[in-house]
Amino acid sequence: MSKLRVAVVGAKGRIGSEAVRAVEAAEDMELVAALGRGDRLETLVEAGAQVAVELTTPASVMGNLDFCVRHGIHAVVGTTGWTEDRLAQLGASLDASPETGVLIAPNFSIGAVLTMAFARQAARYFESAEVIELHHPNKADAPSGTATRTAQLIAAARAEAGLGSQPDATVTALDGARGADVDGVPVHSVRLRGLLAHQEVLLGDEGETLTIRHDSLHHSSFMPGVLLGVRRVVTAPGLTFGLEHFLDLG
Ligand SMILES: NC(=O)C1=CN([C@@H]2O[C@H](COP(=O)(O)OP(=O)(O)OC[C@H]3O[C@@H](n4cnc5c(N)ncnc54)[C@H](O)[C@@H]3O)[C@@H](O)[C@H]2O)C=CC1
Ligand SMILES: O=C(O)C1=N[C@H](C(=O)O)C[C@H](O)C1
Repeated sequence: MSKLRVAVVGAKGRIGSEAVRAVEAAEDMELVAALGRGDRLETLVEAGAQVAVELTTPASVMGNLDFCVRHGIHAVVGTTGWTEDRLAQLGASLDASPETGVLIAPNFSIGAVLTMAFARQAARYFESAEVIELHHPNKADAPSGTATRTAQLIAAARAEAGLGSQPDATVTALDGARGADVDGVPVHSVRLRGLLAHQEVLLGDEGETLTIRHDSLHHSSFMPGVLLGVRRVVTAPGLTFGLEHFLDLG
């Protein structure tokens, strides 16, 4: 069986360098290119890459994906910064290249994907819901892509269940004290030396609370998801948002 020809873009970064090692170690894959900042994207075509793993920055990701999609190279994307506008722009380029697949995974770790699924499931039963994400201090953006997605899923589940706005009588607060508002769900961001990537979803109702917590302790936690994404994206044309679509979550 021929091996999947895989490139990593952002290959010198924290997660990119881990992805390079994971692809090199995968028996069914061949690492054909490892691009850093300033490297020519044409290398992807010259190397015959079938799938590009995109792990760069919100400022770089759109240009890199535009190139991949125009050249029929499937992409597995972990980079954050996804807005409705950006998704629409990517959707338009995919319409012009209908056989190409792009997976955007706000989080590649199975525990984080399950946290999102559990939070979505639980949200309808609780009056209150808040998200706390905690990351290493070198992280460029806040809130994390995972926390934003989690809050959006909670908000959608609350709306579907007919829940209104959350109880909150606080009238005086220092700017930022109640976190960022993501579709009505407060999201709080902590940046702390010693941490990697962590999240708590707090749910509360009369007389009880439920806390769902996930901890990524090493970048290796993201690698099974990256490799699964690479294997699956080649047979999934169009845009897939969230690794859960490639997992049988029951
Ligand atoms: N979805 C997931 O499970 C995960 C997503 N991430 C996300 O991945 C992204 C990268 O995170 P880190 O590795 O921690 O950041 P990092 O700053 O360590 O790495 C980013 C790398 O991309 C390079 N880069 C920037 N523009 C480039 C371009 N145009 N072409 C090639 N390389 C380019 C930078 O020079 C740097 O080496 C962030 O958006 C982060 O939030 C990080 C971990 C897990
Ligand atoms: O920058 C990181 O480190 C991470 N970024 C992703 C995010 O913003 O959700 C995924 C994970 O939390 C690690």
